[in-house]
This record gives sequence, structure tokens and C-alpha cells, in this order.
Amino acid sequence: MEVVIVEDAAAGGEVVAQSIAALLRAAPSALLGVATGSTPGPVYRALTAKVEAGEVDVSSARIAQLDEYVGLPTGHPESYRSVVLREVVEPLGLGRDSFMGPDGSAADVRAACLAYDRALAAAGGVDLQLLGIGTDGHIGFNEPCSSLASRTRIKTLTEQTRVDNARFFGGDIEQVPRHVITQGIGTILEARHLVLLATGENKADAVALAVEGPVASVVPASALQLHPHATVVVDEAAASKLKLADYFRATYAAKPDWQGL
Ligand SMILES: N[C@@H]1[C@@H](O)[C@H](O)[C@@H](COP(=O)(O)O)O[C@@H]1O
Repeated sequence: MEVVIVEDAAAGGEVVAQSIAALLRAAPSALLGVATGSTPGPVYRALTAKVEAGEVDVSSARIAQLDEYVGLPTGHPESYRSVVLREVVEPLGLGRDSFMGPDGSAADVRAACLAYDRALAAAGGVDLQLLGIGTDGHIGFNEPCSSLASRTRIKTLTEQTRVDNARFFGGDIEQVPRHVITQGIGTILEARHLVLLATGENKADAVALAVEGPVASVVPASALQLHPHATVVVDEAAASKLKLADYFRATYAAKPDWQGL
């Protein structure tokens, strides 16, 4: 696992966008797994700026969703499908046919989960999966004690996650769905490159446990330690509880230019 410590969220967005741009120059039809929440916004804005500046052509890129609320009406502005279309697909100038995601309004949710895992495999698998981290250490919506081998499935949110996400629902926790579909941890680990971005002091404990704690399902993000190509990009605030922060800084400073993330 490589840990990259940057000054702030904007710098984190730039580092990750550079990595995505490099991937798309080498593999124009790469499948990008995207995350929602506040954290990845700087990545999408930095990537969009690169597209507008003519630095990278993303027109053949494909986008895959990580997770979804269950039961929101189709087209609800806070469904993750709506968020990904609004924050990623449209700004990058991609068509909806470039996008795939689980159907959170399906009558048969279990079938929708199986169908999504199959669709990801049929698409050749995710090339780069961008992840955020919950304050409880979740990735996607894999809450604590999710099986490290889990596949895309329905999960029940913790109270903490519903409180954290209430800001997207007018501050009303009752509006936050209790159930979600998420790529499983086993599914996520099949992506060829995992990039977890975390910013802000409220993520410092979760980051420290995920990076320097034992691999344990109680901290789902610690599963990144099992992946052969995992990158954790953190700003100074989110890195503030890492014991090995100086080592991570020195390693990144000495990184050969050609290597990329
Ligand atoms: N399902 C999403 C996660 O994918 C995201 O990583 C997390 C953190 O969100 P934020 O970046 O807003 O802190 O929130 C949600 O629970």
C-alpha cells in the first residue's frame, strides 16, 4: 500500500486526477469506478479541467458506480445514480451509455445485486476504483463487520452513517434510506487499482486504523492492505494520526517520476 500525504483536498484531487488521466491516455476505454460523497468532488473537478484544457481525451471512458441507496424513487436527486450522472458523467461530456450502476429501485434487489456483479465482470472489471472512507471505516457502503469476501449485496446502514449522510437530505435522518446496495469488499478488491481518498480531521481515526491497524472486517477499509495495488491519498488533517507519516512523506518524495501512483 502506498500512502500519499498532500497538503489539502484540492491537492489530493489533482494527484488522483493525474493518475486517472494517465490511465486513460494508456487505456482510453478504461472502466473507472467512482465514489460519491463530498470527498471525491475535487477529483472530478480536476479531471474535468484537464479535459477542458485538452490534456486528456475521456470520450471512450466508462464509468461504474460503487453503491446505491435502496428505495429512493427513480431520478431522486440524492440517488447515487443521479449524483454520478450530475458530478461525473455530465461534466466529463460522456453519454449515459458509458455509465453502469446497480438498480436501487428494482423490485428484486437481490437479483439487481447479482446482475451488477455480473455486469462488472462482463465489462472486463474495474481498472481504477476511487474510494472514500466513512468515519466508521466503511468503503462503499460496506459497514463494519462486512465480510472481506463479500459480493455486491444489500446492506443496512449504521446510525452513524445515516447521521453523516443526513446533510444530503436536508439534515433529516429520517429521509436517509436504511438500506443500500454496495459492491462487496471482495468485488472492490477485484479492481486493478484501488485509490482511497480521505480529507479532513474527521477521517483521521478511520485512516489510521485502515492503514496501520490489523486487517479486520470491523474496519472495512483495512481490506486495502490485501490488494497488490492500493493507494491511499490523504491530506494533512486526515493523515494526522498516522504513526508512519514521515516515512510515507519520504517515500513519496523519493518516488521516480515515471512510476505514477
Ligand atoms: N457510500 C458513501 C461512501 O462511498 C463514501 O466514501 C462515504 C464518505 O463520504 P464523504 O466523502 O462525504 O465523507 O459516504 C458514503 O457513505
